[in-house]
Amino acid sequence: FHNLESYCSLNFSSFFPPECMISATELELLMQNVIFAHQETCQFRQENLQILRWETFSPEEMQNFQQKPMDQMWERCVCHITDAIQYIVEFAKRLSGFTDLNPNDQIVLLKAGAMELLLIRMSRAFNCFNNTVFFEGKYAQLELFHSLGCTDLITSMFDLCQSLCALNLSEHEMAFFNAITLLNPSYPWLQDKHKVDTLYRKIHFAFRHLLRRTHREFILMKLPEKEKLSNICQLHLEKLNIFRQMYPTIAWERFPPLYKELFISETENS
Ligand SMILES: N#Cc1cc2c(cc1C(F)(C(F)(F)F)C(F)(F)F)CC[C@H]1N(C(=O)[C@H]3CC[C@H](C(=O)O)CC3)CC[C@@]21S(=O)(=O)c1ccc(F)cc1
Repeated sequence: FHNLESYCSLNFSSFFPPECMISATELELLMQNVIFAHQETCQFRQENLQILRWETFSPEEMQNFQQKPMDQMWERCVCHITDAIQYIVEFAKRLSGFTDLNPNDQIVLLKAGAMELLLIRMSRAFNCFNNTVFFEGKYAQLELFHSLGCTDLITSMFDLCQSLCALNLSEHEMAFFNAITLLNPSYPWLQDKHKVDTLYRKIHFAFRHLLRRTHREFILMKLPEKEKLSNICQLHLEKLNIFRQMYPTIAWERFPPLYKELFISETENS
């Protein structure tokens, strides 16, 4: 009856133009693909983050971080963000259909979406009860990052994590939210927008199917809006530029190539 049920509860024609009709079996396979792509490419397992969630840094350890020079703290965080982004790239590559997209479009989607997916994944490593985030083995308060000199950016990241935690997203919902955030067909530089849009619609349809099955459709209206994520990403680029003006050679000499490729525009690279 499972197939029959999924046929009955799905009104294909209203949502799908012919080219992206999918069968109930294909729908199940697509759902599994998105969920496995997420589960296999998270840097930290949910259960380990849970076990450690009350392990916070001592005041001495906090002070030790706060007294690090700005460039040293930035360099450490940039290394963490670069590691985390490699997992995001792996997530994208495992999403069925992503590697079939135009190679240029794959880069455009990752350049635009990597930081957004990172912020969504960061909420998995966030303890909303004491406003701490997993960092270098324990959970850290916002103040620990003082020496980065971008407390407004970090505050908005923590606020985003709080709003995501309030939704109590399951790993499955997190997987789909990341997939639809990555496959955003409205990016201006896409060469084959239609192909991205078709894949986006299929995955969004599968997401709604999952939410319908679990009676969680309401979260669709409560997920953070696109501009909230992109505002934080914009602020990140501003803070990065300020840092680079203060330490012009660091970004060149000590930032990993992947970070530079994603966040430092080509014009400056030339
Ligand atoms: N350099 C850095 C930088 C690095 C990171 C973030 C932000 C910045 C900047 F916002 C900065 F520095 F200003 F705060 C920056 F630079 F981007 F602007 C947010 C995502 C974080 N992050 C994670 O939360 C991962 C995401 C994936 C997840 C998983 O897959 O399981 C594990 C946890 C990876 C990099 C990391 S971090 O851990 O260095 C970190 C840094 C500051 C902070 F307040 C909390 C965390």
